[in-house]
Amino acid sequence: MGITDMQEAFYYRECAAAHENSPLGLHYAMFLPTINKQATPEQKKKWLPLAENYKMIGTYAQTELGHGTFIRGLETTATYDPKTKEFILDSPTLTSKKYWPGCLGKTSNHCVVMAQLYTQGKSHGPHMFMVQIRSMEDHSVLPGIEVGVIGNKFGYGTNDNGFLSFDKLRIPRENMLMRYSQVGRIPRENMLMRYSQVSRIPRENMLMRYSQVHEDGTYVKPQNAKLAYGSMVLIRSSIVSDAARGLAQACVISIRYSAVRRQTEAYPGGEEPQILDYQTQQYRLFPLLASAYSLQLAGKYVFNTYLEVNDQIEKGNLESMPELHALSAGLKAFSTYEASAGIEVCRICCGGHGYSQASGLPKIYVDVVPGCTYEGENTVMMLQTARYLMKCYSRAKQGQKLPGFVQYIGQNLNKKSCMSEEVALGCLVMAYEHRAARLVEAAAMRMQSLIQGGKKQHEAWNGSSVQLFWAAKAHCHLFCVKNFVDAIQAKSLSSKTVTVMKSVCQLYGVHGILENLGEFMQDGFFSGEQVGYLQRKMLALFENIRPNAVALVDAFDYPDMVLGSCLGRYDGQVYQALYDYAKSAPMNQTEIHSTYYKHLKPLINPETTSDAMQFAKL
Ligand SMILES: CC/C=C\C/C=C\C/C=C\C/C=C\C/C=C\CCCC(=O)SCCNC(=O)CCNC(=O)[C@H](O)C(C)(C)COP(=O)(O)OP(=O)(O)OC[C@H]1O[C@@H](n2cnc3c(N)ncnc32)[C@H](O)[C@@H]1OP(=O)(O)O
Ligand SMILES: Cc1cc2nc3c(=O)[nH]c(=O)nc-3n(C[C@H](O)[C@H](O)[C@H](O)COP(=O)(O)OP(=O)(O)OC[C@H]3O[C@@H](n4cnc5c(N)ncnc54)[C@H](O)[C@@H]3O)c2cc1C
Repeated sequence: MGITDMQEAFYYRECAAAHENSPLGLHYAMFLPTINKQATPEQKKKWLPLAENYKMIGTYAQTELGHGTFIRGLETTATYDPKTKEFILDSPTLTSKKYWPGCLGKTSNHCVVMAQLYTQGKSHGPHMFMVQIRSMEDHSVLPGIEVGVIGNKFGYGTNDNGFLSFDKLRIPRENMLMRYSQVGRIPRENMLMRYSQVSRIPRENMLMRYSQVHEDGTYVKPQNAKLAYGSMVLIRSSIVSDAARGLAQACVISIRYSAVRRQTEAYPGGEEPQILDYQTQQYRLFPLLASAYSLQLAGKYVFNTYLEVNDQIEKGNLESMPELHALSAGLKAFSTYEASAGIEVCRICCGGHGYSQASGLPKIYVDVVPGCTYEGENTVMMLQTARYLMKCYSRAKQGQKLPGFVQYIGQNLNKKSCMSEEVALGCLVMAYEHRAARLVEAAAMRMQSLIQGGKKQHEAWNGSSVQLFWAAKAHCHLFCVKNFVDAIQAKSLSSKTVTVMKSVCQLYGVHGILENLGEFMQDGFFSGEQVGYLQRKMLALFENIRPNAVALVDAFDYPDMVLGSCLGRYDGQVYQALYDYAKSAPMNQTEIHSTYYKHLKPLINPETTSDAMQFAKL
């Protein structure tokens, strides 16, 4: 393609083969970024040109049969042999076989492998290693390696997710990705090169980060063990926009179709209205349209935050790592939950045609929904965010100032909503802040009471994890609402655009409250009268958005080729497209299907069935 910018290349591929999940997807999304972020300058100089020119095609092999979430529980081992200055990779158990990595079964000839590092008889936890698995001559599997595909999945049919195991495979010491931690002496030129790369960090950081080691395999600790998790943070930060894209495309298809589809006479003898005029259709689709806009803004924010924080990390300043981890983990979970559920509602809103592959919706769904699992199972990710929120809560209670977006934590909860008939954006934000602050405090109180009752820390954690999940979800929801409101209020949009987008933003906030009313009303923050304001405002917003609904989805500007949908075509020629799709079905290429002769004819006309068929019946 010749496109150098990673994101532009991603969008090009999305246009060229939307939701096809390329067999090179992991090469681009994780193999290249891992070399970029986890390899030393020396290693990058050696591997990047090869990988960027497809002379190395790779994937990210971390998950095993027995472990995906708990990285520290991975069983693949990499044991350093100081005599030969090699690592010995081994899959000691059945459950240690790598299982799930995309593009692994048949496509990749290399992979970055996450394995437990052992040196001088001691384990140092999970580290990344570059491993060649197939010959560059004939793609045959190399000795000491077993690799293959894992078989049919729920979707992702074009991706050869695979399994991989090692039988005491030896790789050179230089194949451990050593940007942040090392085994064996660091060549002087690396030190200088790294110094020039991080020349702005104080000398003591250099020593702490790059202290000398002996060739006997003494291990150099990284500044933070979680630096090795960096590639996952990158993808989590990218998945938010990916989920938003899927939901937006589903909204385009279902709302355009709802403007074309007419069904049921509105009154006896009357004409059949567009189904988009049914209030129940608006109730299901318009909040999803609002959510698509909200998640797109959230995706931009979190990816830009990733770029900023990663820039700091590469200069040795790890201060914002915890906040980035909490934000990316929580928003990855929140966005994929919201988008997956929303795409399914869009499909159902299209009736029978929504169930056809011709709608394009099943393909979008099976492309987005695994995002609830991969790159960190959503519940686990939400609990990681909750872990950060608990720390923020205790700091707030000690009177410490909290960073940026978590300043709402620890606020005075003894207040009521300012909500009026107008439903001001500021009152919406206040409601979400109050709900999140209250749920964070409730989870913290729950943990405290369990510990005071004699439970150990891990027992109190598990005994509070439902409330911790609620708190994290409320935190992410607040982020999306506030980020949307800030964008509306900051944007220098034309007055007409602001009016329309303000209604969309208001609907996102109002609908979110009404769909989670218990959490907003549990402490009497809202009165019954104020809930009435919200219900009436929601119905009024449906009417307000209806005239611009098609324009709002057109604004996403997805070409028909990307949508791949007979229902969501820009020209609205749905029925002709469906009929053409049916006619082109492979089974329609012959008038009588070959199975008639073998299975139906003997039933229908046994007397005329040929002797062979009679014989077959015996
Ligand atoms: C430029 C972009 C170009 C292209 C990309 C474009 C689009 C991408 C869009 C879509 C995706 C497309 C293709 C990809 C398709 C599929 C990819 C799927 C690949 C995979 O699935 S790879 C495998 C993913 N696996 C996981 O994510 C495993 C999840 N588990 C974990 O992360 C960890 O086990 C854990 C965090 C759950 C627990 O880790 P731990 O046990 O080591 O830590 P603790 O719980 O004890 O916490 C200790 C401490 O550490 C902090 N912490 C944890 N993780 C991080 C982190 N990543 N960064 C910073 N800090 C971290 C934690 O907060 C704790 O801190 P505390 O202070 O002690 O509280
Ligand atoms: C389409 C697809 C592509 C993938 N691509 C790759 C890839 O390229 N490379 C790769 O390495 N991996 C890949 N994976 C694997 C993926 O990263 C893992 O499946 C994911 O990390 C979840 O881990 P798991 O499967 O072990 O689930 P588990 O962790 O076993 O989750 C099962 C259940 O246990 C719960 N649970 C687990 N731990 C906890 C906890 N501490 N607290 C509360 N509940 C918990 C979870 O919430 C979940 O409900 C892919 C997976 C899929 C589906």
